[in-house]
Amino acid sequence: MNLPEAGELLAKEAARYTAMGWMRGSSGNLSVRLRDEPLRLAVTASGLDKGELTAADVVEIDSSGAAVGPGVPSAEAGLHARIAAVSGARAVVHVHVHAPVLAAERWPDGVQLRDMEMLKGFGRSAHDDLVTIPVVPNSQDMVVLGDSFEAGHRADTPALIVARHGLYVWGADLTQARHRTECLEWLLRFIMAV
Ligand SMILES: CSCCC(=O)C(=O)COP(=O)(O)O
Ligand SMILES: [Zn+2]
Repeated sequence: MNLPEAGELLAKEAARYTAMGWMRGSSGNLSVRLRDEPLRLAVTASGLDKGELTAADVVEIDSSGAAVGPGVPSAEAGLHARIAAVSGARAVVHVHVHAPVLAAERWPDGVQLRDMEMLKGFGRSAHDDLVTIPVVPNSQDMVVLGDSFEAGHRADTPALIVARHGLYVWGADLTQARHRTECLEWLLRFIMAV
């Protein structure tokens, strides 16, 4: 995939999340992998209304999250790059939804999910697994956040809650990452309600 193609996909996907109320204000950011060696991602540009992005509102970044082309990448580009490098993900989604942040307040050591059909949509079995979604403290330093993510990373759990901030979910492409995000948000809303 080249940068303009990635820009089209990211703008369309960001508009969809915004319509769901998951990218309020200028919150949230998305990335897709452009190249494996060396790692290159296309990430949404920083500070924009994510419901109004155009294909040009993306920035190519390297494995540290630094821009390798024009534009200002998301302030969280470094965490996208770290997640992609460690997990092998080809798409990373970051949304500011309420349920994960509330769940992290209640369970700061990790949010446990089990016996729920929707776990299948998150890539896990419905009844045999105990799934723990890692929670890490927020930081403005993406290396600190990346280290916290990597310390708790499990290949079968493609999500991370950043306390008092938001949710990261990843997958093989933007569609899989969105499906996982939608299912996980549903699960987290459920456990906060029961
Ligand atoms: C009001 S959102 C604060 C920044 C943030 O957490 C976010 O997700 C958006 O940052 P970006 O630099 O990607 O626009
Ligand atoms: Zn954020």
